Amino acid sequence: MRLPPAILGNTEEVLREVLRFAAPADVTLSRYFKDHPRLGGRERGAIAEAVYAVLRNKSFFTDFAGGAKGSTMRRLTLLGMAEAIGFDSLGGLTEEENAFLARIKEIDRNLLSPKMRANLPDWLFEKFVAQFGEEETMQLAAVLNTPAPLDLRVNSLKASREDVVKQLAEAPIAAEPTPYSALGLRVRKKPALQNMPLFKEGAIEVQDEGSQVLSQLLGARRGEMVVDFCAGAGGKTLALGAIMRNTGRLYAFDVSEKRLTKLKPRLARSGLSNVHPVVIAHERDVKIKRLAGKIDRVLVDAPCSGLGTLRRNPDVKWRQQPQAVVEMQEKQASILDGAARLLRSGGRLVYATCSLLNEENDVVVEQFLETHPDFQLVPMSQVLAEQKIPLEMDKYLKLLPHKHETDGFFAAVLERKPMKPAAEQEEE
Ligand SMILES: C[S@@+](CC[C@H](N)C(=O)[O-])C[C@H]1O[C@@H](n2cnc3c(N)ncnc32)[C@H](O)[C@@H]1O
Repeated sequence: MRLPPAILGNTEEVLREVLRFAAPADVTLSRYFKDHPRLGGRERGAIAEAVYAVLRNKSFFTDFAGGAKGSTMRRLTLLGMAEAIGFDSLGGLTEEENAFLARIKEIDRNLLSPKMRANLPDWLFEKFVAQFGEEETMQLAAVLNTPAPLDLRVNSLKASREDVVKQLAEAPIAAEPTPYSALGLRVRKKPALQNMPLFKEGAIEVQDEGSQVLSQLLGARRGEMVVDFCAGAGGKTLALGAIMRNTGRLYAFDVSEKRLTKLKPRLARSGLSNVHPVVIAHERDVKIKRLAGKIDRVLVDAPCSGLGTLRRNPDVKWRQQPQAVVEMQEKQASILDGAARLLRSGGRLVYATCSLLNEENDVVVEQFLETHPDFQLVPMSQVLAEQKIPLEMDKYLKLLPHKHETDGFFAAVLERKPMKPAAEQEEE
């Protein structure tokens, strides 16, 4: 595909803005497109892909774009666009620019240093190497630096996975069943789903397979009282509501009214009427206290560094700082403590993040168990067997992009120990 050379100017303009890292890349891109309504769908797609390519390859590209005569930003733009749409699809370049791209094309990237090839900031590369070892870090980084496929979740209240595959095929959109979520479908291209009847009628939602699995781990049943503590725009709330077959009561808590507002149209499409969105001020809000000890299941999809979602949000690795991870860990512990108070004895909680770092995952859970003797860990192997999810795990769920083709996710299942009968307590 040949694109008008003018879009290189647009790409450079928005790239400069994105690389200031003052806002998430998708927000900056949406704002730019809103301000430039003349750009068509094809151009917007290419600009966005070029910007994301620069974010994914920033270490390597910055090294090669610097030093030479002329603008570094222009050369970064050329590298991003060449990566996104192919070296041969770029028209209107100077001889010097063509020569620059030809030189880059010849580079064998396997010969670069591991850190440069991983395209991660130093602190993160070091953390990953300490946690996974260098060989696995390289496999992980390679996959984190590629775009994610599009995963869909079928709303079982409205359709079966087979129905949806057939209807998508008519579009024609090829979709394959995901291996771990029985309601998931994977689409390799990025079709515009928003206008499809399947989407408008609530039969499908866009959701990474890993997120679908997290919702299933909670084991919510018909008629139960369930809380989605950090519901956000409700991706997992919708999945939980369908698992509960639209019965019982499902509270969707969040501190962000804006995010919960985004849940409303999704709820309307989904056909769910058991969901009750509640804005809370913080994890100790009185609204939560009123429900203490009464809830059967709680999902804590905690705010986190988001480092498991780099395939979709490659800017996160450059925007995130080690100090923020430390602060995040404190917040996570506080939210987990607040949410745990909701559970009745014998009730279960899933603590989950989309982070790959132990500090936000195992460490938070282990500290919680040390300070909450009335809770016990339910091994993930047991939970996966109960939910018939074909994954091999030990204590925790650890989904890894290079192994499971999902975003990076962590989950642990915690149970409030069942209360002993009064007679037994007296004997002790
Ligand atoms: C990982 S996101 C949730 C994503 C959502 N569960 C989904 O599946 O789409 C974390 C959410 O936690 C919310 N949050 C942050 N601090 C919180 C707190 N103290 N109590 C409850 N929610 C909080 C954020 O507003 C954010 O929406």
